Amino acid sequence: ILSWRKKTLGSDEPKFPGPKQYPIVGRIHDLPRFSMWLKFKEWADEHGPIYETHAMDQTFIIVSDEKIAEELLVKRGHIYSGRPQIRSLIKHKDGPAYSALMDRHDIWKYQRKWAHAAMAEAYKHHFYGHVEKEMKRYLGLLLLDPARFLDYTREYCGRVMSRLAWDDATQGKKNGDSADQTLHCMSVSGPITNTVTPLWSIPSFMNPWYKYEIKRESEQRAWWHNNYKLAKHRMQRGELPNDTWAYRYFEQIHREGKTDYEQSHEEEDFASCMIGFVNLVGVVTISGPLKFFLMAMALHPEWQKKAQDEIDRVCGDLMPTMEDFPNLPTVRACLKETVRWRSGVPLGVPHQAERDDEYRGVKIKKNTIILACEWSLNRVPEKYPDGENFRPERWLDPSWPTYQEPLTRYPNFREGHGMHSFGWGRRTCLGQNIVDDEMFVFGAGTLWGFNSGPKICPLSGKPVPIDTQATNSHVILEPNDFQLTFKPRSEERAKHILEGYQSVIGQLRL
Ligand code: HEM
Repeated sequence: ILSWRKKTLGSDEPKFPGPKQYPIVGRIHDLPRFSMWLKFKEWADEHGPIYETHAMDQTFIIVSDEKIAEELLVKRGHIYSGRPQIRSLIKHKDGPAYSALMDRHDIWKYQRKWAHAAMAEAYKHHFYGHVEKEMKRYLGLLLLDPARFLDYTREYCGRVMSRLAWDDATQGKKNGDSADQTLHCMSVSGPITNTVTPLWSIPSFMNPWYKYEIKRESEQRAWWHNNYKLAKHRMQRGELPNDTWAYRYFEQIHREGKTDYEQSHEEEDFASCMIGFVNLVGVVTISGPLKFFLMAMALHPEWQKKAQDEIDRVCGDLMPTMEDFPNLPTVRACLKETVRWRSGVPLGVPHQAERDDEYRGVKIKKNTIILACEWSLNRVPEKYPDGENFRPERWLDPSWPTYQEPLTRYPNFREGHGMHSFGWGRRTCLGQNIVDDEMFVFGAGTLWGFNSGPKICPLSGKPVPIDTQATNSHVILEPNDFQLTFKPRSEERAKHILEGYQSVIGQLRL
């Protein structure tokens, strides 16, 4: 208490504004574990675009202004690009398992550079048509069993990533489940040890959270390693397709002199974690926004209709592909608006100060956590008027501040306004290219094939209500389950969907 008094009351050093702090706990007692971003937005409205708060002995600086975030996290990226310790994960700052959560050291640099190059190469070929093939499968399943649209949506994302990683789309579902468990463990809404951190000090032999995490992580790594070894055996037999990330890695070690691909266990573990993690992070990051997109379309029939008219004009009876991208701005606007309206990463991913610094006359200590709160950034009224509502026209109509020309190019997820959704500076997201392709093909494809709407309750005859803010509150989140109906837009369209499904089914691993 004395040290707290000295630190907070006794000091006359300039400080950022912020909510009143209490001894020891700071402000942890009234920070909700679920939808924490709402509280951060509330405090931003009260204390301004940069404010300070504490939880136990950790200092947080919460930023809700793009310019300030850029000044700190981009221009001073050499200071603010560390990652904080997530209490219930083990040694994630060292690696090699989770590159997004490592500190900035050689392992992180190597993995980031490698993943960036692999992603860029795949993007040049628009992911070799795998996104469209998986979409044809998805539409077929949606036609046959529409009630399971949420499962199929996540599986679509998992299958695309597993195909690209190891040529094994059958791992897609497991990929989604594994990502979900990992995200649970790293979120404030997850194990209580992430908030009541001293509980983590319970000796390991009687610490249930520690035991759980050891088991979860070792199972996940064994699964990644197994997929890696299976891919390697196929490489050795000349059967692994050259459009996989595993192939790219094996070819590289072959060039470096490992002509028979022999590696030590540690070397294999390193590579399998690197490929496994990129593969894993690409599942719920996309499936969350896609589920919200389906929700938004069902709740906004006027936008559903506008986008469908556009698709019919451009694509007729052919399922949309990436070639239609320039001609479908309304579809892209609905997707872009979904990610603004219901962020998949509403708190942003925390950055940590790697050394002491000073900003606007205020001292910022090493290890301070900086959060650029995406939920608040998406509601800055000057940039996003009527921010609480779903308004795709903000990307299509020149009278809105976020409009950009030409519409054959904007809006998209790789450039232009709203790129703060993908983070900052040296830690910026590596997935923007695949997000752009995968979300576009999905959005255009579902609208091309189906009319959707809220489920009608058979007893009351009224739409079953949807809570658009109910989520699992993970760092990267998905909405809680909700119900929709999907009807093929015509018999003819249903026939085309089935034909598309049949045309790819022989080429997919099921
Ligand atoms: C709409 C979908 C997505 C959103 C909104 C998103 C957002 C983010 C954000 C906010 C960060 C943290 C950046 C920072 O710390 O400043 C991040 C990091 C990252 N993202 Fe994404 N992401 C998405 C999809 C993906 C996909 C599909 C992949 C991979 C296939 C991916 C791979 C990564 C990686 C590897 C990092 C860690 C970068 C690092 O720490 O060096 N993301 N993403």
